[in-house]
Amino acid sequence: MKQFEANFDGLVGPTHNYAGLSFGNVASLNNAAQKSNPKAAAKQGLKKAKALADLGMVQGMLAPQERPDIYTLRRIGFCGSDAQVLEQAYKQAPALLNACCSASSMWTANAATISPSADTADGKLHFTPANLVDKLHRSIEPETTGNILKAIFNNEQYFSHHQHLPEHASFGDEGAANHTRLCQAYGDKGLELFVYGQHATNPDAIKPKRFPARQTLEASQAVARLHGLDESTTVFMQQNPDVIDQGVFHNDVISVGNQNVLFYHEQAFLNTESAFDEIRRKLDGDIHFVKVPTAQVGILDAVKSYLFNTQIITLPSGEMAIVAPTDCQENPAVHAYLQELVTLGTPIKEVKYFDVKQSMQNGGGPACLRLRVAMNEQELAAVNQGALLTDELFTSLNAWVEKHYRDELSNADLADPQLLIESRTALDELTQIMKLGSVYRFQK
Ligand SMILES: N=C(N)NCCC[C@H](NC(=O)CCC(=O)O)C(=O)O
Repeated sequence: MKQFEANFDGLVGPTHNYAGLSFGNVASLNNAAQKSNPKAAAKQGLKKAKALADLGMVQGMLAPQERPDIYTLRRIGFCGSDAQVLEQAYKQAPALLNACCSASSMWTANAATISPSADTADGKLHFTPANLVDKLHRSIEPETTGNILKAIFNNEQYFSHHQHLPEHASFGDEGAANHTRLCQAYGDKGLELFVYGQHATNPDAIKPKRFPARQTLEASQAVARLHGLDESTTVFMQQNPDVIDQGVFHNDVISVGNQNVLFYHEQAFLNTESAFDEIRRKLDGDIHFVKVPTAQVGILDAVKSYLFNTQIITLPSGEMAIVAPTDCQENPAVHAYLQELVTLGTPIKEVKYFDVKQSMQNGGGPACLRLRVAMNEQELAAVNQGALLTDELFTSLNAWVEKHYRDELSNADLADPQLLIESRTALDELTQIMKLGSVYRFQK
């Protein structure tokens, strides 16, 4: 049976804006209060997704969330009509309004952790939405994320959906951004590598001093238990706290894997050698650890360019390509490294650049924008086909963006009641285009 890895990209929502909401994420803080362009952001994302589909990759889309989140604003005491709720929040607590307007669900690497059927005890594909408790604006995503995933992977014979982990800092979970699956062929039993930032229950354990470690070991272990993963093919590894303190807020900002390749920065992890030995022991067959030395690319350049927030994909020819943001081309050290990388004799033979600057300005590169789902043919056939990116869906989604999205959004615009109406109208139409049914609260 044919096996492959599909990418489900997050469609950028109509309220995409820069609000400086993510302490520890340098781009988010540096671009706070810039004007955004939601229309350009959505089109950039769609263009990248379509290019991968055109390369022969299986490509899906995940719908954005309903924002402004009027329900959360009401839950924290704002009342009256929807317009009054927005106005009061804007006047009394603008930071809370910003949190309830973020289009952050576009970064679907944080939507969930996924274990393919070859790895799990019951032979089903498992999904656990990430609780994203470290950031207020992201902590309001998991319920709708779960609804969207259930609407797309809607077949109990193949797919098992779990509730997100308890909403407490002990279980801080950032989904696939802190999880990599290594394997030989996609359909083989793989090794699931969880990279955490701190131990929640051991106050003496080493952790970052300046910025938060969003993922805990306890959360990673809980996800591994829920998914029925085998201890003999699971590895937990700690991220280097010093790099978290330099802006590496997720592991996918400093390493990325695909099949039997782990591309990583020299300073990415703690106790690298012992963890790599464990990986060698637990993964059948060869493994290529492709190390980027600090002497060639420093941490600041890696964070600025998002060299590691790239997607490594296996093309239908069997060769691997690296999908990088154009920011990597613009950074001399990183560009020089990438030119050399394809000559080093690793499985990575090609670099493809994409402009995703609207997302990059909030700290989201190509890899943040996608959720990977390794599947076989039968499982793919069981997926809601309305979510798969065909030529037709691409055309419809571009026309939908053109019709509903603004080309400029400032912080003050977030209180505009018309933006709420526009967003709901757009999302209602989107659920029809993608055949999702009623996944949003305003539709219930
Ligand atoms: N690395 C991965 N997988 N994802 C990137 C997520 C970026 C996101 N930025 C934001 O949420 C910024 C929102 C703002 O400031 O307006 C975050 O920090 O959670």
